[in-house]
Amino acid sequence: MEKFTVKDLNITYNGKNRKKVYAVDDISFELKAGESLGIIGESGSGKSTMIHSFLRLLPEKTAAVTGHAYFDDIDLLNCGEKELKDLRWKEIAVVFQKSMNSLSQIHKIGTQFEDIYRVHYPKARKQEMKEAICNLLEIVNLGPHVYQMYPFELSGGMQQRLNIALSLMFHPSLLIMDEATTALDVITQGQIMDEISEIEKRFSITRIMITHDLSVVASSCERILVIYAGRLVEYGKKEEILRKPLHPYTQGLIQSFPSLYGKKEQLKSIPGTLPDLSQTYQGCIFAPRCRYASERCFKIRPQQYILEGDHKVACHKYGEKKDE
Ligand SMILES: Nc1ncnc2c1ncn2[C@@H]1O[C@H](COP(=O)(O)OP(=O)(O)OP(=O)(O)O)[C@@H](O)[C@H]1O
Repeated sequence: MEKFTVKDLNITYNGKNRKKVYAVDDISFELKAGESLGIIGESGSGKSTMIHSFLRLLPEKTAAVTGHAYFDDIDLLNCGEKELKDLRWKEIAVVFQKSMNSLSQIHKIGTQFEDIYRVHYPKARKQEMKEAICNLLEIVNLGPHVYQMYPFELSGGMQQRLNIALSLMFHPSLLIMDEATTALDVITQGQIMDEISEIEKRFSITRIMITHDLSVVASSCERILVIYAGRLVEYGKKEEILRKPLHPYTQGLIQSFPSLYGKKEQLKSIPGTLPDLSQTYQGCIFAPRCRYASERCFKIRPQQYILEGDHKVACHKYGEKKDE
């Protein structure tokens, strides 16, 4: 894959009482091969909905998806089932926070990994397979003895590491991680992310990850997408966003985490709560919580202003600067 392009993505759920929930509202961004993206935003802002849509994993009856997610020129949202099936796992791999039940409890781990390995390499020799699998186990900090074990003999965190290992088995072009390392201790998480970053460089893997841990984004992602109530508020290079966040929401989000750069400062939370996504809003959806909001912000939805490079921000403040 050379690039992954999300264009005009809109997702609504048909909630209870036939009320529509606007979970993802007009999101577009592009990633080149080998880039890594961290998606951040409060709980309920549409992060999981968005990335699940890329693999068409949303409930068909309740979720309505429009727009495009191009894996090169294949539109994952609109291509045929067969085309999507061919890409899953080998080209696009996904790990969820609770992927713990994906392995059978009654078969040895090594045997299950071998069976999966053979799906794409049917002629692989036993020794070659074992080496490749032990290598994978090592990447996620598990010793070769795990080969002979059953999943139920491992802790939850160790099982999650197996799932991460499985996702890397075929060196996918696109790796999607939804809170995949949240259940792990900080040291293991750090080691695994370091290894993943290494493999990504070697095989030019593009990674999209959701995490609530900004330090993981800071240490392992090149780009950041900030979403609020289903809308893109800011997108750009990690250094730009973490050192000089432009959108008041991004500023608030970063101030609510312990300092990553510079001097230690008191943590601040963002007053107010996420809006009701079953309502439609005329202006900027963040305006009711924004300390800089003016009358215009409540009336007109800000467009996404592109500043330096491809740094995007959806805030009237930056439109005014451009108009000056
Ligand atoms: N199956 C569903 N039916 C109706 N509404 C849903 C459904 N799944 C999610 N939603 C709504 O869509 C919105 C976005 O949810 P989503 O899980 O994508 O957010 P998130 O940012 O991933 O949250 P978290 O960080 O807590 O995982 C929320 O308002 C949620 O209530």
